[in-house]
Amino acid sequence: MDNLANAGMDSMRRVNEITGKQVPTFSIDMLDKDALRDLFKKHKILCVMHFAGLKTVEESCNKPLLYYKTNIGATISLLEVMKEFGVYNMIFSSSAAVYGSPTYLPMDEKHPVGGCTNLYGKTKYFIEEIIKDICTAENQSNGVLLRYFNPVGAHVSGKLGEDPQGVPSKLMPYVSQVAVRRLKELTVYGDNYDTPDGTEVRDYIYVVDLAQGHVAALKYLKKDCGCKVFNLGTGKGFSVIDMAKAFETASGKRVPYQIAGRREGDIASCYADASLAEKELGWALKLDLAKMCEDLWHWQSNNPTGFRPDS
Ligand SMILES: CC(=O)N[C@H]1[C@@H](OP(=O)(O)OP(=O)(O)OC[C@H]2O[C@@H](n3ccc(=O)[nH]c3=O)[C@H](O)[C@@H]2O)O[C@H](CO)[C@H](O)[C@@H]1O
Repeated sequence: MDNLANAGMDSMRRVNEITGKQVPTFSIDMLDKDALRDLFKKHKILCVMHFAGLKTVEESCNKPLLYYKTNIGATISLLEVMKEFGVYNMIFSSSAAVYGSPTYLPMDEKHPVGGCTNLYGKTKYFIEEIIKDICTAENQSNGVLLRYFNPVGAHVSGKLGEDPQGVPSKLMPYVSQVAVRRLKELTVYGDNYDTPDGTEVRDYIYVVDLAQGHVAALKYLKKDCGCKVFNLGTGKGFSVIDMAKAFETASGKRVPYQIAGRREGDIASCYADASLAEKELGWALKLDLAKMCEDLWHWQSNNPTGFRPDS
């Protein structure tokens, strides 16, 4: 939990720097209920936005106990403490991974869930079920479950971006590190899928649009909504090669790649029908693929070695 807490602390410090505001920031182990209680005692909390969790697909399959304990154990502690303090509203960062292999595309919220292809996705699915059950059993409880597709990009200031520890497992941090010459070339996991160019297709959503989805969800929660689920995606699918090319255009740098075998647990295509969020949350996408690549490059070129100058 240390790394997780520190990463969160670093991010919040940077948010405070950029915005000039002072969002109170605490390092807290979510399994430590006394630390959580202190936080709830100190502040009048009306709603919890729950982002905390481990999120590497491959690691999740190798370390099931760590993922169950961190993601699910911490959520249960948090929900228990919320209840003790009479806090009944939660916005949860869930994932398209709860859908598993699509039976139809684009996927709307009615698409079957639970057939997850990896353990990370399973933890998100189980947490969704826990929150749904609480909302069913307790009238005053409300939950908004936001199923993220693939968040990409960085803050427009170039000061806040994704800085994975070690070699990135996610596509776009990897691509941007190749462009900045920190990594040699991209490995594309498979080019023989049933997709237009044979490489996998995903729905990449600009991280600032994603953040706005949470603001919209917060306003929506005031309406005593019970438990509601929304996809946050763009409805458009882009392949791995599309993304590498779009990043080359935005950065003016080459992104060389080699084709390798398929990655375990991956699926060919995944993209959202996000019309429900538009209709009910009043949420609208503002930024496109070119802009997400531009802002990611702005951050990566300003921070070629991330936030750790000696790494
Ligand atoms: C299907 C699924 O579980 N999706 C979840 C997973 O996204 P993904 O596994 O879709 O995200 P990713 O960034 O790891 O991969 C995106 C695409 O790039 C490909 N790729 C990635 C890295 C690389 O070095 N080379 C390469 O070719 C990969 O095969 C995939 O087609 O995790 C995310 C967490 O942030 C979200 O929760 C997604 O919902």
